[in-house]
Amino acid sequence: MKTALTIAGSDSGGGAGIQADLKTFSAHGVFGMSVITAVTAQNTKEVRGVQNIDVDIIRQQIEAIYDDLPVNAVKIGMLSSVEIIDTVSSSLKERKSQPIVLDPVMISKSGHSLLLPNAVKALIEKLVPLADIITPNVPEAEELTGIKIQTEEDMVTACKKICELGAANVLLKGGHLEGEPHDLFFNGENIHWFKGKRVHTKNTHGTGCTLSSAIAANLAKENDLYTAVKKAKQYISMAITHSLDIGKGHGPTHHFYELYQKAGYQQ
Ligand SMILES: Nc1ncnc2c1ncn2[C@@H]1O[C@H](COP(=O)(O)OP(=O)(O)O)[C@@H](O)[C@H]1O
Ligand SMILES: Cc1ncc(COP(=O)(O)O)c(N)n1
Repeated sequence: MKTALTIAGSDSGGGAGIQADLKTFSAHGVFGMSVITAVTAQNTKEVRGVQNIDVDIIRQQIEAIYDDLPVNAVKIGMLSSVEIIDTVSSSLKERKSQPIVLDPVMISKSGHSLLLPNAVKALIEKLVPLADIITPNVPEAEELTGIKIQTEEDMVTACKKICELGAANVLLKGGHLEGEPHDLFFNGENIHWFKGKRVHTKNTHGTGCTLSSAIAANLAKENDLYTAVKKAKQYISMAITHSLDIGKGHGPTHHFYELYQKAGYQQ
């Protein structure tokens, strides 16, 4: 069985973070492992509190996994401080052999900051060069590049700038723009649009986490990067189509394997 590791924050509400990642791995038939970087007290409406995990135990979690278990792909999510970014980057650098998907989580859908403002520079310098692909949403790409993104042309300009920062590949997600949710893939040379159809729902908590961990799961299963993104886009479209109307805020995506089999999702 193939395996994937998520290095991210815990969402007590179960819709985003580590919980969404592990559900996504399972739905892909991939064995999931986790390194928890922060515990959030969170539900579909709000983030009430964040406790960062001590960097020593973050390092120990990574070492405990790599000293014993195979890791076929890694997904990185919420790393909120410079110290945590430094720790994860240096631990992974010693071990890197498998593909890394970086979701540069900055703000929750409910509007809470999940990355300290002074940590953006560390993320660019220490994590972007390690990653095989980075998956920012529009506000995150604006923060990384300083470019205001309002149109698809702006997305192309921002993607190119993110590659200049050292990213090998970029998937700039278009969910935050008006109109259909098209995502732009740029490999440093060519662009490709992964087109979506907007599902009119407020239940989009954890969509970015789900997409990035679906890419990691598909990479763990030895798909090439383009195919892994294509399948992940198919998966997230379905997970939003069947998202759950639970909680009073943004409900979570849906991860049940049988549902996807019925809908014809090709793993
Ligand atoms: N309402 C929607 N209907 C269909 N796909 C969507 C919708 N909202 C977002 N997506 C897709 O979900 C994925 C996550 O996108 P986005 O919401 O932009 O990121 P994030 O969750 O990081 O803010 C992208 O592939 C995006 O195109
Ligand atoms: C622990 C954690 N990681 C990531 C997100 C982002 O997800 P979203 O943008 O859907 O709120 C989150 N809310 N919580």
